[in-house]
Amino acid sequence: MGKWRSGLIFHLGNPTRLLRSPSHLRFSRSPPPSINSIFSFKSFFSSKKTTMGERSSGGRFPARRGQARTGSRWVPVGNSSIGQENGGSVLTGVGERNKSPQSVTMPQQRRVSPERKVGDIESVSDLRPFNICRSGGVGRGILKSSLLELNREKRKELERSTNVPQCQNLLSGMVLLKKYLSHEDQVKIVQTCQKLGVGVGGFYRPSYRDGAKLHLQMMCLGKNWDPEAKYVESRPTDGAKPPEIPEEFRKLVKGAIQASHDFLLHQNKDINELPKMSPDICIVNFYNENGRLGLHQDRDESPESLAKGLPVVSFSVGNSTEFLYGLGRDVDKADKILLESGDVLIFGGKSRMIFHGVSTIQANTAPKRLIDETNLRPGRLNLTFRQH
Ligand SMILES: O=C(O)CCC(=O)C(=O)O
Ligand SMILES: [Fe+2]
Repeated sequence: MGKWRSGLIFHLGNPTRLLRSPSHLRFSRSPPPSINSIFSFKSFFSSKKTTMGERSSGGRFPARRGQARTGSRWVPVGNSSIGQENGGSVLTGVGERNKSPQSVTMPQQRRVSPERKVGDIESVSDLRPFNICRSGGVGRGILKSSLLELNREKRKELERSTNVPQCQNLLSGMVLLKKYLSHEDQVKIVQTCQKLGVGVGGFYRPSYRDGAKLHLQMMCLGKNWDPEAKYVESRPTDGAKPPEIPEEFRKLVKGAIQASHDFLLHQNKDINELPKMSPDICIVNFYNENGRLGLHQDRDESPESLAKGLPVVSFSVGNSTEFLYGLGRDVDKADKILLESGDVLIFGGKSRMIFHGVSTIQANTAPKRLIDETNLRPGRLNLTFRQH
């Protein structure tokens, strides 16, 4: 670890978590915003000392101003200050998961107990549908690529597949499957996420906020995750149970684990380095082109799941990203790989607690055909599957 791996290799991509520690700030291309500007929306968690070691929830559930979602409709709620800036907040976001235990005293905020009632939405900071496709979303605005473009894309895909390794065993228990997801799989993933987010209810979560701009949307499938409650059965924002993980997604996860085992066997490695798992949680993140996620560990799953090293399986779709991973939080010592659309990264076994993060999203790198067929907005979609 600690050294860059050479260029052409793989890519993985992922969501962006909070940028609070100096190492997180190092990801920024422009000067990072102050904590107040990052978290200037009203959070539904209390102030109190928030440890960097938590994924804090502060902007995880941004609400439409003055509106809340009940059932399938957005309705006005009494407290018009929802979503407005209050000069400070919680912070955090995925990137903030499990940071070091330094404490930061956050400005006074209102806490909402985990027992809050359905519809108790005035406590939510900002809540919007998860919307990753350009106007029209699923089923509209599909453009047909010209034959010439399709051939060019196919040629590029072929070049990539002959030039780069298809699989890589990065560390014990950590495998990268290059281009594992087919074009059709990726289209399905985008369309399904869009449908679930808009139709069933997803949430816009700023884990990183640059002035008024939000760079990360998130929704959960299976169970809801938030930094304080960790995993819960229903969304605190509207009391609804998150949608189940679609069967097609589960099949893709199963296939990816099997492909990793086949690869390990082929390399004369022990497949027990990478245990099997059956996902009951999926965190779906969409990074826009300014999105990033600080180095963190995923450790909110059950102690049994972590002890067994049940893997996190991560799908990347859309723009490529520079993905960092390492044994600690030090960005300078982290290894770096490129995650491209269709790549699957798996980390379990001895690598289950690896620190990882997303430093940059590379603009205009998503396959054109995917954008044409899905209307995916510029950015990167990442799905991480876990077993609680
Ligand atoms: O976007 C990615 O590749 C990583 C996402 C991630 O680490 C997470 O959701 O915990
Ligand atoms: Fe993570």
